This record gives sequence, structure tokens and C-alpha cells, in this order.
Amino acid sequence: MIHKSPTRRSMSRPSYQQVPQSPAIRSGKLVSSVKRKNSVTPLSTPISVSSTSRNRHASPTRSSMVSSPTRTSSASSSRGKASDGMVNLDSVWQNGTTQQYRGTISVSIRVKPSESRVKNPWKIGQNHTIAHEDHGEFEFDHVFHPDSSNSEVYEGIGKPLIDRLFEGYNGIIFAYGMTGSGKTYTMSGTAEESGLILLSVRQIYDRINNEQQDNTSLSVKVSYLEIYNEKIYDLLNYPDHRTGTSAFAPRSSQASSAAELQIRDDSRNGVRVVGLTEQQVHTTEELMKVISVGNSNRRTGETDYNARSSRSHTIVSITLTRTNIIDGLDTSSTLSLCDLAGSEKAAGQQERRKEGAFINKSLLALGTVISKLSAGCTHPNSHFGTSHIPYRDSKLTRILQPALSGDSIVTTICTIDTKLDSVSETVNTIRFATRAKDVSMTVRRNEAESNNDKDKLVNDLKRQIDEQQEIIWDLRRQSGTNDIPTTTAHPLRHENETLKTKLQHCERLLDKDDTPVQDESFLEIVEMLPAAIGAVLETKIQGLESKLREHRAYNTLLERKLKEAEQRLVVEEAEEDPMVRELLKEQEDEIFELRRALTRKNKMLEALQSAKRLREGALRPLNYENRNFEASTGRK
Ligand SMILES: Nc1ncnc2c1ncn2[C@@H]1O[C@H](COP(=O)(O)OP(=O)(O)OP(=O)(O)O)[C@@H](O)[C@H]1O
Repeated sequence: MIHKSPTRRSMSRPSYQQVPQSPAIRSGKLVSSVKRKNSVTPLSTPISVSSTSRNRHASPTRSSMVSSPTRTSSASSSRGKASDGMVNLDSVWQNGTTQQYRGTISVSIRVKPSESRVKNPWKIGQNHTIAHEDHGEFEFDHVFHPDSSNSEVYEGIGKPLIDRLFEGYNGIIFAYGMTGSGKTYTMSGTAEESGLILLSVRQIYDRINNEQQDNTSLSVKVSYLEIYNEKIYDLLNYPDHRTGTSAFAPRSSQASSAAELQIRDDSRNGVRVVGLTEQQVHTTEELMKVISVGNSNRRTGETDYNARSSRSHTIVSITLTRTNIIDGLDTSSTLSLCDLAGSEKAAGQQERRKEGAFINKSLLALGTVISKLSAGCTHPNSHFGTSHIPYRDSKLTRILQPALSGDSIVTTICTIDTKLDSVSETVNTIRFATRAKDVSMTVRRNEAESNNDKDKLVNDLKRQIDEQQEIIWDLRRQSGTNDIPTTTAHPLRHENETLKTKLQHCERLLDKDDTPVQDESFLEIVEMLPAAIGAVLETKIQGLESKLREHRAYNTLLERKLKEAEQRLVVEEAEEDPMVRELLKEQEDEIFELRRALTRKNKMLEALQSAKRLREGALRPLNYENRNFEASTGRK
């Protein structure tokens, strides 16, 4: 049995009382890190409006969403905290002219009524706590009992956000929970009981009608989109949309007739869904009629837990613009109401299985983003650094990126079913809620902007587009093609890589003095260069080669001289030695003696030869006739 509060709570104002910490809260296995003493109750923050601010629209870059542990401690300091647990005004001031909202994501749990008579392991405490026998106790901004009405939920989480909307803040409420747990019931309601969307719209028009002043005009626009199987559709722009409440049209015919919309980065809003229609509406009835048309186009189907289950995530965005007729200044703020598709275990039907896979994937992406934000990944002083937040992992997180990055006050209503067979899904939802509660944010109020500001912005953007277009054309001209087909992009990239490696190799070769210029890679690169550069490079190389030759020749000369010098040195060194000197002297004497002996021998030889000639002359008379004959003929 679910433990109910003895008396139905009065919802005339949100209950933000300080709840004493029960020991059970700390002993639970899954204890929420949200401690009342540190908790900032965002939507109860009384913020007054400065009418003098003229800054431009708040952009996600100027706001931030950070992990609460570091933020809440300062936000909930005694200076900033009022006696009822609310945050005091001075904790939300950044400087004299600009207002900022500071707090954690507001997280509430709504428990679906159960008809089961079986003993229930869940216990609901006084407005803020819920406990499970095995999983422990958890604490949130609100825990709505099974008998709470949509009006009570609206009073608790919707109305404070409408107040912020009129102060110029963007706000988002998203319903999260397993299939059949009551998300659509909460957001859209039934014929008998209005949901948060209708109640919010009523409140918006009530305030518009009460606040219309002579010099201001308030206008409202609405858009309605759906994310189905990771594709975005405009629910207000279906070519064959049907009015009425029956949304059980064949899914395939709906899908084929609707145009898928794309998301683009946008300098002004962070992210933009291109082509999403916005309809101007003037009354509650008109707005609700538009939403009902959108609902008729929404995809629904039967799951094991819900006969009419929403198979897509939907976001209704209501933009309120306040225009000062005298000075033409506009202030716009947007309330987004988001009904997420429900998480579920594997479904039986193939179509449901496919949808379920997309739904679970995007919810997982949302869970990861929330986890990272709660871990303080965006906090500059955190040890997590500025880690990557995977917003791009799904269309849902991409669309929610600006809101989760700090451009909106975020409120989550997590619906749970306490049925026994849903325990694991419910615990998962509670886990998600716990992490979301740990995400704190600083949201800046949208400021007034004039038509002149807008014109300037438009002109700036147009100029940027023109400049970028020019750059694209230049690049295309340089590449010699108007378009590089994606099929050739990969090989080109590969070739580019190879050339880069070769070039590096060549650079290394050129670093060495004795590079053989015939190196294959080197020649290949030179050949590929434009003719003019190739010629210059070749001339340079030839010059280097000739210098190299000169250096080599000079080197040889120097080496020879060095060798000679070394030899001389050896001889000179030897001559210094007395023994060697003695030896040399002896040798010189010997040489002298030998030369003298040789001279003597030569003289002796000459004497002998002369003696021989004399002897021959002495013998000549015996051959007289022969000598006469030789004298008469001239022959010897
Ligand atoms: N708080 C509630 N009080 C009464 N009935 C409820 C409540 N919550 C849900 N229901 C009923 O439970 C059924 C399922 O609810 P609902 O369609 O809102 O679930 P859901 O979470 O949107 O599911 P899905 O993710 O499958 O779309 C509906 O018949 C709805 O009327």
C-alpha cells in the first residue's frame, strides 16, 4: 500500500518548507544528493524586473549550467537563503543591470494511482520524499501523491514557471517516465481533467488580459514538433493533417507525407529547427485548437503497458513577446512543454520494437547528458574539466541543448508507476531524477531588443553568410572543381596523407648533407610540383651539388696536406732523439765513405778503360791494310 498523507495538502502555494533530514535518507542505497539545506528551490525565487536593461537576447554562451555541489553551496549560503528555504534575491544578482536566475533543475515525482491491493514496497513521505523498502529514500522538490490532481501539479511546478516567463526567462517542463506512467496524462490531461499545457495557456492569457497596458502589446506564437524514430516533424505542418482527437492513422502514411526537419546551429538561439512553423494565436481556444491539430498528427500506438502510448517525443513551444509601442523594444521568452516518449523493455511487435529502440536510445542520451552535467563536467573549477557533453548523440538532446546549457529554467516531472513489475523501470526513473536534481544552472533573463538591434543582427548575419559564401567559392575555384563528390573525398584524403609522409621523408633527407638527390621519394615529389617550382628547386639542388663537389675537392686537398704534415712531424720528432741523431750521423758517414769508395772505383774503372784503349792502340800495326781500307771507304 502506498503511504498517503493523512490530509490532502493545500496547494495554494508551493510547499518549500525545510524538511528535517531523516537518518533513513542517508542510509538509503540510492540517496539523492539533494539535501534540503543545500537545495535551491528555483521557482520560488522572487526576482524583480529591471526595466532599464537593454541588452540583447540571452544566448546559451552567456549562461551556464553546472554541477550543483559547487554552486549550491554558495547559492544556499545564509546570505542567499530566506527562512522558508527560498533563495534570496541577492543570490541571483550578477551585476547591477543584468539579472540571473540561479538554482538546480527543479525535479518532481508524480506517482500514478494504483488499483492493486498487493502490498506495495513504496512509501511516500510528506510532499518531498519517497522511499522503497530495498532502494532507500529519495528527496525531491515535490513528490505528488497518487491522488494529486493536474491542477495541484500545475500549481506546484507550472505556475511559478509562467511567472518567470512573464519576467523574460525561458522555461521548460519535461515529463519523463516509463511507458504508461502518466506523462501524457500530466501534460495533455484528459477530457475531464485539463493537463499542464492547457492550464499554462489559460494562465498566460489570463495574465495577458490583465496586464495589457496602453504602451505595451503582448503577443503569443506557438510551434509544435515531434521527434519520431530520430526524425523531426512539424506537427502543425502535416500536408494531410486531420483535425479531431483520433490519432490512430497508419504510421507509414503519416511518415511519408510529412517532411523531416533538420537542426542547425544558430548564433542567436544555440540550436534551430529549420522550417518549423510558428503560428500566431490570440486566445486560449485558438492556441488549444492548434495544439489539438498537432496532437492528431502525433504518433501513438499500443504497448504492453499503455493502450495509447506516445511513440514520439513532442515539444510545444509558446513564445510570449512583449513589445513597447513607444520605443519599439521587444522582449521574448519561451515556455516549452515537452512530453517524452516512455522508456520500455523490449516490445513484442516489430514496429514497437523499432520505435522502442529509438526511444530508449534518445532517453539514454538524455540520461548521459544529465549525468555529465550533474558530475560537473562544465564547471571550470571541477576536476572533470570542461569534458565533452554528448548533446549530439540524439535529436532530443540536440534540441534540448540550449535549455540544458543554461538558456532556460528547467523543470522535470518524473512520473512513476509503483506496480510490482515496474520496480526496475521506476528505480531507473528515480535515478534519472536524482541526477537531474544535482544539475545547477545560471540562467540569464532575456533582455529587450529593438528593431534596430534586430536589423543590425540580421545584416551582420547576412554579411557573415556572404563572406563564407565567398570563401567557399574561392576554395572551389582553387580546387578546380565546383563540387568535390563525397565518393572521391576519401581517396583524396588518403593520397594527401601519403604525400605528407613522403614530404616529411624528403625533409629528413634534406637535413642530411650527403643526400643522394636520386632518392625515389624525393624525385617523385619534385616531379609532382608545378613546373615553375620544380625548376627553381632543381636549380637550387644543382647549385648545392656543385658546392658539395667543391667541398669534397677541398676536403681531399686538406686531407693530403694533413697527411704530409703528419709525416713531417714524425720525421722531425725522430730527429729530436739523440740515439736517432747518432744513427743518422753514422749512416751519413757511411754514405760519405761509400761515395768516396765509389769515386775511387769510378776512377779506377776509368784508368782501366784508358789502359785498355792504350793496349788496343799498341796492338794496331798488325792490322795496317784493314786500317787503310777503312780510311778510304769511310767505314770502320
Ligand atoms: N495520475 C493519473 N490519474 C489517473 N489516471 C492516470 C494517471 N496517470 C496516468 N493515468 C492513466 O494511465 C494511462 C497511461 O497514461 P499516459 O498515457 O499518460 O502514460 P504515458 O506515460 O504518457 O505513457 P507513454 O509513454 O506510453 O505515452 C492513461 O489511461 C491515463 O489516463
